[in-house]
Amino acid sequence: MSKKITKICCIGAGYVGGPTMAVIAQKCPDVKVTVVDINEKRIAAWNDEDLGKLPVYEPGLDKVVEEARGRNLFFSTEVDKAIDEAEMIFISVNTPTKTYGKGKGMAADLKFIELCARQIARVAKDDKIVVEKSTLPVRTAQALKSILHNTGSSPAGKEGGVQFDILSNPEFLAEGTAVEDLHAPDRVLIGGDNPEAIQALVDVYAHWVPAANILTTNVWSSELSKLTANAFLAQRVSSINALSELCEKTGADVNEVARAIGTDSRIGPKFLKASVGFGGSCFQKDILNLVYIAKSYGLHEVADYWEQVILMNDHQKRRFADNIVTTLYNTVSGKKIAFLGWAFKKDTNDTRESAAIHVADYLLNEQAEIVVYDPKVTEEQIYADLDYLNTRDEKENRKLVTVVNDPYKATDEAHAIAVLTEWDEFRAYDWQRIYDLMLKPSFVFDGRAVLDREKLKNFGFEIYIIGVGSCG
Ligand SMILES: NC(=O)c1ccc[n+]([C@@H]2O[C@H](COP(=O)([O-])OP(=O)(O)OC[C@H]3O[C@@H](n4cnc5c(N)ncnc54)[C@H](O)[C@@H]3O)[C@@H](O)[C@H]2O)c1
Ligand SMILES: O=c1ccn([C@@H]2O[C@H](COP(=O)(O)OP(=O)(O)O[C@H]3O[C@H](CO)[C@@H](O)[C@H](O)[C@H]3O)[C@@H](O)[C@H]2O)c(=O)[nH]1
Repeated sequence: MSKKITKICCIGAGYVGGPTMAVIAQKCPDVKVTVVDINEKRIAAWNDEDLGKLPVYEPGLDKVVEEARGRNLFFSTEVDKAIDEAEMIFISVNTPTKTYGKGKGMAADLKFIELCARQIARVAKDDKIVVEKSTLPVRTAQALKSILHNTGSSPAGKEGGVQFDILSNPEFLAEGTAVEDLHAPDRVLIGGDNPEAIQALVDVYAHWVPAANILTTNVWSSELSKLTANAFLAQRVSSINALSELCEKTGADVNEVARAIGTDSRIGPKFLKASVGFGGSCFQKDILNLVYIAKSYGLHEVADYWEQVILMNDHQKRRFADNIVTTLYNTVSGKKIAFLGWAFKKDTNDTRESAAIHVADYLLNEQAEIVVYDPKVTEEQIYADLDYLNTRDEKENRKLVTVVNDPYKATDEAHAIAVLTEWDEFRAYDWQRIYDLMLKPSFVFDGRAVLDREKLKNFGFEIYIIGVGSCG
């Protein structure tokens, strides 16, 4: 018989912790779910009466939070209290790429994970199931076990010591479709070595996920499967992007090629959309981590194979920006370029590793003036993204980049438009009006292949579409 879980705590109220726990609380009204974070502003936003102010924008999330918050879903900064109360603790903190020391630029930085483990060990007075929800390098559970079992007020080895079971339960949700993905996951993956602990977590998900979709494995397979899934997905994007360049040279259309190969049931149609490059907080970080792990085992060919996915992505962002400069008569100095979109994909306000940031940086180095419009990303975030690169000082970024809340303002007197995110609304704009507002010739560089080429050409635009080409 597995233990029935009645109280869950989740450390980390970010893009994963917030939506994941909101859905667990929605589907398991008999379980009290407390999501804790050290970021007071974030917790305050999760508790905001105005559901439009939740810190994570995801379609449908407001409804889920409205249903469960205050009933059995709580957001709090009282981390110790929530750990103490809970039988099951999810760790859903950030695991960014290391920016210092050994493994800099490649390995995952596990300092936040370790801090959580030490805090759990210090606070726990009774047995706990600790669940790795963050994406972690394979064999992290070993490190967690060692910290949990050797520190704290009643170490596990000692008489009366607290027992910790560690499970790996990676999250596969994609941003923009988080609620949909959580409601009907392709699979839930649970890795562990104690069948009772595994069953306790299976029982939580079984409230709404069919048994056939809940996979259980050993803990190492589970940890490695998460990195592998992201590597495979990103590889598909880099593969189609590599071919997008060949399409542009040969007169083929990458969208037609994608359709033609995607109808082969062995290949499948998903993740074959050519773009200005993949972004998001996960793909690059997780592949770099995989490369680092392979290298650390001396598997250099394996490491090189996966690293190529990142190199191709960097190339795609660079060549998109470079094409803008070349087309605008080899200089964008003092020219106004309107950016439509800043988020790394549509239907999210997340900008981490967005291709837009890198394209902007390239063009700013060429002294372009950029005006950004994104339906969900704030001005504060856009400047923070550029400042983080440290390419130029903050004053310069604010001088060269303007953020507006109206697409027509962004395109007014622009030399060119660059489409960096595939927001649906871009298609529905009054493109005749935009054409009239812009300087002539009016260039459009569509990095997401969302616009209607023939329609825009008829208005008079000079148009380039990724994987299709044109524009001189
Ligand atoms: N974003 C995604 O779509 C996604 C999907 C699947 C998996 N993941 C993985 O999930 C993990 C979390 O990602 P995220 O996007 O939610 O990150 P995030 O940065 O949005 O959220 C992490 C939160 O953890 C908090 N935190 C850090 N240390 C803490 C501590 N000691 N105590 C309390 N709170 C602490 C931070 O303040 C932050 O709010 C990462 O490992 C990521 O790779 C992310
Ligand atoms: O055909 C495609 C598909 C995606 N992308 C781009 O790839 C990036 C990532 O997209 P997506 O995977 O949809 O979003 P994420 O939220 O980053 O989700 C990925 O990363 C998460 C974090 O690990 C995983 O949980 C998800 O399963 C995995 O899809 C975005 O910039 C997309 O625009 C393309 O360019 N072409």
